[in-house]
Amino acid sequence: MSAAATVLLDQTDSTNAEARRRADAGETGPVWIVARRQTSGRGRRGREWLSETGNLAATLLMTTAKAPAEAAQVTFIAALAVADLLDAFVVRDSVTIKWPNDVLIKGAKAAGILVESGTHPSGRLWLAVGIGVNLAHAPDDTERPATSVAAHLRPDIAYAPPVEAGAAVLADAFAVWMGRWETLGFQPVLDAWAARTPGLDQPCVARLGHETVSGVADGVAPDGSLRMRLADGSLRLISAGDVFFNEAA
Ligand SMILES: O=C(O)CCCC[C@@H]1SC[C@@H]2NC(=O)N[C@@H]21
Repeated sequence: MSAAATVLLDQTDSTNAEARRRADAGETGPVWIVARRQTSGRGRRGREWLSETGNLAATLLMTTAKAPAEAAQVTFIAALAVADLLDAFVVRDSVTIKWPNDVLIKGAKAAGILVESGTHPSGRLWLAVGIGVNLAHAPDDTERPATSVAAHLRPDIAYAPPVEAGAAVLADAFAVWMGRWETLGFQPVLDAWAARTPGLDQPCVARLGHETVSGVADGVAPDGSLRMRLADGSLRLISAGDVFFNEAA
């Protein structure tokens, strides 16, 4: 991927929606679209994503010749880049990833990733890699605990980074992981991701929309799907959904 430009908006509905509009209009990227404020931020599975002022809302718009299944691996790049961003500011050894792409500080969600895609006018695939990071604030009305960078700063750091600085650290980290993916392939990326993702051998529950499945995680498949061993001994591959670890149904 060539070096990405950055566009900083004071306000937009959603940086992912802005990326989609730009892709539909023929923009190829790579470009980071960063907003100080989103009025309709979206989360996974149709949920709303509230990003208060001071939090990072950013989307990388890019186009690729890869097939959709392979291109989806970019979520793992995003999770690793976000983990690096958090590592730069928060207390040591507190950042982990939860399958597939939530990034946690001391077990509470501090960042979420929403990758959307479509067909570019050129016929290639466009990707909108949307990343929300609770730099300054965390919502207090979430089903599961949420937290922020500001709540876990390293002792030698006085403030959470402003949006511009957070976006710059994120873009740099993303470029490093992207370079590894492009030159070495997905396996080393997946290995790095797995090393930061506890619970991949623990009891877990997957909420898949139409059904809830419980079992024991059994690592990840080569494409990053979660392998889940069910009570009857069968193996189920989970490629999307909400998964909660260390939990039985
Ligand atoms: O549900 C999740 O965990 C994913 C949240 C993704 C939020 C980010 S904020 C920047 C980008 N724009 C959006 O509307 N959503 C993503």
